Amino acid sequence: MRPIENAPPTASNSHDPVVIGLVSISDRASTGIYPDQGLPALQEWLTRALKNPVVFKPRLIPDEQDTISAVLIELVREGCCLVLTTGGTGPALRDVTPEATLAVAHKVLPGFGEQMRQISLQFVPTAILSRQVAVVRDQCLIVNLPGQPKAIAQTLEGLKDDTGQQLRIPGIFAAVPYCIDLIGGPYLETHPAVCPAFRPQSAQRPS
Ligand SMILES: Nc1ncnc2c1ncn2[C@@H]1O[C@H](COP(=O)(O)OP(=O)(O)OP(=O)(O)O)[C@@H](O)[C@H]1O
Ligand SMILES: Nc1nc2c(c(=O)[nH]1)N[C@H]1C(S)=C(S)[C@@H](COP(=O)(O)O)O[C@H]1N2
Repeated sequence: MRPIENAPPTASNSHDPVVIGLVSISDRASTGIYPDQGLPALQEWLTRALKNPVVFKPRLIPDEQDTISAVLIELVREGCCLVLTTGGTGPALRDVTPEATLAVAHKVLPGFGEQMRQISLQFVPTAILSRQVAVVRDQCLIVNLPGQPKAIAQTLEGLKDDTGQQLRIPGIFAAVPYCIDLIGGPYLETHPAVCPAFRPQSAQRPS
């Protein structure tokens, strides 16, 4: 998958441009045993959720700790304010995404993993096996998501009823724009029907 500039016709100059890294970590998808569904699912959800024009930097790599850390460092150097990974967060011997992420962390944000597990437990009891972490490196937020492609939207968006109404637990993405404000990144704006962004009043830009 090549980097794709996503500037939908509705995105105006008033929205900050953003660069987002997408990392799909899968032994089998990276060697062609099955087609990768992680990168398309990440890109599709972010395109639906964000009003900003986005340049995506996609990477498909195997479950190798040093490779994962090196790719994360490279994406931060290339100016990403956000990097989302998918895959390799379980307890299997080859699952090392959290270790690779923590190895490049300047700060750890435990709330993201806690909330992801709360959300995922509403879908599958095995969510207790997930070890996702979120960290800050320089001016970039890095968040691990589960490997199941359908779990990407579930964790980012949270629980909704059949009419699309948000239920008890908001998705983790609700906290991402304000986190990126706090680390000095661009001002992310979301479509509220997909995922409202939570910011204190004092941090909100006049529309
Ligand atoms: N990139 C992907 N594309 C499509 N399906 C995936 C992908 N990653 C994971 N899955 C699916 O989600 C399941 C759980 O993901 P997990 O990250 O634990 O993968 P895995 O079992 O370690 O295998 P692999 O690393 O070879 O994808 C996988 O068994 C597979 O069915
Ligand atoms: N929303 C959601 N979260 C989920 C799952 C899922 O199917 N849906 N699978 C769980 C399972 S079975 C595992 S082992 C962990 C880690 O998955 P990973 O190794 O694919 O990252 O995520 C969990 N989180």
